[in-house]
Amino acid sequence: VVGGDESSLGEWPWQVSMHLKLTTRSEQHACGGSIINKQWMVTAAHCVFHFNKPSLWNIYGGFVNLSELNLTTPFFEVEQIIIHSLYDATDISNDIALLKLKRPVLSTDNILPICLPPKENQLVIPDYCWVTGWGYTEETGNSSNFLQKAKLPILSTEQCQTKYLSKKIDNDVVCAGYEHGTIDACKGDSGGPLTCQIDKTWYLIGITSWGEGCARAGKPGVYTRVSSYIDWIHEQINNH
Ligand SMILES: COC(=O)c1cc(NC(=O)c2cccc(O)c2C)c2cc(C(=N)N)ccc2c1
Repeated sequence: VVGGDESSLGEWPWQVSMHLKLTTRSEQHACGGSIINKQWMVTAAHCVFHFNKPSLWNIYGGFVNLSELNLTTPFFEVEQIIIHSLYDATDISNDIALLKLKRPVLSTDNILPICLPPKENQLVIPDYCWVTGWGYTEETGNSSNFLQKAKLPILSTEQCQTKYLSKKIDNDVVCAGYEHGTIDACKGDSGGPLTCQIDKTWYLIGITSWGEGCARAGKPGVYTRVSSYIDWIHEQINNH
């Protein structure tokens, strides 16, 4: 996250860090994700598309400081990776994937699930929501050790389309960002949550997907609109 602030423990208890195992003894944060129930988490398809073997991933939750993780820190293993069958890397459409964890999350793990929104646009999305992650803090920077948070204004689909004239911006994505840029998600935040508090309940409204650079003026962040995939999510969870 560019232009964000440090989060405190327990502020975003659904946020997980997805570590990719590069060799038998080295791994690194690659993407964010959100826990949606005891055994399932949601992330971006582009995070796992080229790394779709479950044994490649270690999932860490219930912490904010990446540098406190070490080889004795407990993690969740991945049982199954389900990438949306209509994910298209060329226009980054349907950028959503589900990961089934090998063991259920226990309340002692300091992890709590985020609520899924109802399908289609039944909820009134507030003017501002929050993006969180350990991604780059500058476009040409590197990941943050501390979980970052940033409050961002939500754009309408029409407004967002005017910012990306050469791209297809439809109702399966939601855009967020200031006209002047400055604050935005970035590489490494991918797969993480865009969450909104509606009537005292936090909902997973978006999944960090892409944007032209990071925090550039007139180039808002683009997020997978979770409410467009509720039937798909329930179908996968009930059938796997
Ligand atoms: C794997 O995820 C991404 O590649 C990747 C690349 C991006 N955009 C880039 O153009 C970029 C940013 C930093 C370094 C870089 O090389 C690029 C191409 C992203 C931009 C945003 C956002 N602005 N909300 C969010 C996630 C991004 C994930």
